[in-house]
Amino acid sequence: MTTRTAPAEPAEPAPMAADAPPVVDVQGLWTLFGKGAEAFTVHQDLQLTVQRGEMLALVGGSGSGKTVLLRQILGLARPTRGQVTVLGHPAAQMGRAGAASRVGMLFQHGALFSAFNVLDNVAFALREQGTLPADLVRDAALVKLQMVGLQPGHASRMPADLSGGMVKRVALARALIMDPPLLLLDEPTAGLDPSSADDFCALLRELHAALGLTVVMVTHDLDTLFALSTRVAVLADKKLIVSGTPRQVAHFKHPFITHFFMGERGQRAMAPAPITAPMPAAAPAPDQEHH
Ligand SMILES: Nc1ncnc2c1ncn2[C@@H]1O[C@H](COP(=O)(O)OP(=O)(O)OP(=O)(O)O)[C@@H](O)[C@H]1O
Repeated sequence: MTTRTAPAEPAEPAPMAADAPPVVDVQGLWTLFGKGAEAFTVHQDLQLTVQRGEMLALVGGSGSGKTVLLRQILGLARPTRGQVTVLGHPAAQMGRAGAASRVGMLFQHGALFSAFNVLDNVAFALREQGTLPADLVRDAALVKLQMVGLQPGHASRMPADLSGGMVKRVALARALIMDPPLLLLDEPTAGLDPSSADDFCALLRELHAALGLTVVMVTHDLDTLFALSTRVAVLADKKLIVSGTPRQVAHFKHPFITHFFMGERGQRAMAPAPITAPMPAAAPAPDQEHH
C-alpha cells in the first residue's frame, strides 16, 4: 500500500490588523429541512468565525451539515435562521457575480463542464461577467493555468482526457479566475492517489501563501487535514463543538473525535516525521532484534 509522505507543518495565517473583521462570520445559524413529521434540524444555533489568512478544516460525521454550511457561505443555500456574512456582506445576497469575485469554490469532483475545453472552463465566470475583451479573458485564464502548474498546451484539452490530478488543478484555476480572497474546498484530495494528493496539498499551500488566501475546507482525509489546516472546527450534535489546532482538537473528548483521530490513520497522520538518517551498517535488521 502506498502511503502519503509526512506533511510539513501548515503555513501560519497571515498577520491581521487587530480590528480586522472576520472573512466569514456565522452567527446563530439554524438549518431545518423537511416539514411536519419529516422535519429535521441540521444546524442548531451554530457560530463560526474565520479570520483572514486561516486555513480552516471543517470536519464532522456524515450528514453533520458540512456541505450545507459551505453552500450557505457560498450563498447557494439560505439558512432557516441566523446570519452568514462573507467579507461584510450577507452571503445569500451576494448574487452570482458578487459571489464569484469574493468566493472561489472547488467542488469535490471538480465539476468541470464536460463539453468545454480546459481554457473555456477556467475562463467561464470571467467571460460570463462580460467586462473584458476575449483576448484578455484568454490571457487571464492562461495565467491561472500556469499558477496551478499546467502548461498552455493543456488549454485545448477536454475534461475527459485529463487525469484526476489535472481535473483538480483545472477546477482550482477556475475557482481562482476572479481573484477571490476566500477559497472553499470540498474534499480537495478525494479521488487522488497518495502522490497526487501530496502534490495538490503542496500547491494549495503555495497558493495560500502567495495569494494571501483565506481557505475553508471540508475533508475526511487526515493527511490533508494535517498538511493544510491552521485550525480545525468540528461539527457534531448540530453545532461547532470545538475548534483549535489539529493536535488540540484531537485530544478533545467526544465520540466522533475519538473515532476520527484515534484510529490507525489518525495515529499515522499525527506521528512525527520519520528520521531519515541512514542506519549504521552493523545494525540488525528490525525483524532480528527480538529473537
Ligand atoms: N436541500 C436539501 N433538502 C433536504 N435535506 C438536505 C438538503 N441538503 C442537505 N440535506 C440533508 O442535510 C444533512 C446534512 O447534509 P450535508 O451534505 O451537509 O452533510 P455532510 O456533513 O456534508 O455529510 P458527508 O460527510 O456525508 O458529505 C443530510 O441529512 C442531508 O441529507
